[in-house]
Amino acid sequence: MSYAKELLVAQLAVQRAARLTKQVFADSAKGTVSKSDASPVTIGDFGAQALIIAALKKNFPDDEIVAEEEAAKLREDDSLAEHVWNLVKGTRLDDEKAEKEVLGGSVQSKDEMLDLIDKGDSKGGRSGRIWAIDPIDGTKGFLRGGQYAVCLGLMVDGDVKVGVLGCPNLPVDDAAELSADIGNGEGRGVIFSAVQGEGATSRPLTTGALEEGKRIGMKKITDLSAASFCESVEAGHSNQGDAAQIAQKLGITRPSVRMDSQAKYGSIARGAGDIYLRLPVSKTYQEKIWDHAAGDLIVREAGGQVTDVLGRRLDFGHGRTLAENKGVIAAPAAVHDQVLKVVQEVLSV
Ligand SMILES: Nc1ncnc2c1ncn2[C@@H]1O[C@H](COP(=O)(O)O)[C@@H](O)[C@H]1OP(=O)(O)O
Ligand SMILES: [Mg+2]
Repeated sequence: MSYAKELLVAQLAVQRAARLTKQVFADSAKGTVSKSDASPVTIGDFGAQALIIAALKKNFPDDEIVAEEEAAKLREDDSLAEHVWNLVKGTRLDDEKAEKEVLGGSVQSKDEMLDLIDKGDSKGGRSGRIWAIDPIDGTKGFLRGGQYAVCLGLMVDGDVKVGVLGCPNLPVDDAAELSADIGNGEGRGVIFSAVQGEGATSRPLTTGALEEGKRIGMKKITDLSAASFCESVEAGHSNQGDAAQIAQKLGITRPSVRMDSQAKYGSIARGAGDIYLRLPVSKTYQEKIWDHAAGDLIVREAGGQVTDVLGRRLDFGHGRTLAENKGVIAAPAAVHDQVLKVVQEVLSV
């Protein structure tokens, strides 16, 4: 089974949505809709979700979609909806042909936009074709002016087949040192992609699918003490104390790099950093499939292994959440077992 069309549509949809998020990012208020929340939302989240779903519905009308946002807030507040609509109708690819022939052109009206946003309400599950969308992953990073990602994955019968991550604030250069710093914005914007069994690639976000991607691979490390870690900026998302103990037991001396969003998966997949740990803080939090689907495939296709802290593969067929998993360990396949063992010692699991 070839997923060439799915990959092309996914890359162009992410490229166009990322373009919308960049406009919001450039604004000093960052389009904030709700700030105090544990899960902040911006107008960019709604706009990017609408644009991605528009492209998917045009090309794959029967596929189901699991997406993070819903339009209820916009339906209650017309000036907010108008604001999002202005962004959505004004965002196109430079390539007119791709915009029209692949993505199916613009959304026709504000009402259509609201309906599209609400088409991301699938319950997920173990059968059929289901897309998972996080329009802005790492919203807290986005609001801080840091890293974020536009994320899209296709699952077929619960297995991730296509994954695309648009990271507007990561360096284009795959060889750049691991850092969450966005500098002055020059040379930034990369899109990572993978198709199951076909490897993982990166290319500049601005050229998207119009340019051949470059193969990426995880760093081949044999000595774990030389490894570098990346983890969440938010202490509430991953236990940084446990991570420090794990690093110490592995003999790692470099400080961990803290970065928001699935940009962490993309970074280690291209060998900028080696290990991504997400260690449960709360006993009750269930990870969401849209926060991991694309990253999981990209890392595995780049030569990595991804499991939870109990060593189980992430189960994307369970529904909208990874209810059957706890935490995430992403590392080069050759050393994953070693890392898992130490994680289990420290967490006593
Ligand atoms: N308690 C939690 N544990 C783990 N992840 C969380 C928790 N609360 C929120 N998140 C999610 O972590 C993701 C960002 O992760 P990272 O720290 O790697 O940037 C967001 O999608 C966020 O969801 P939400 O969008 O609902 O805020
Ligand atoms: Mg997210």
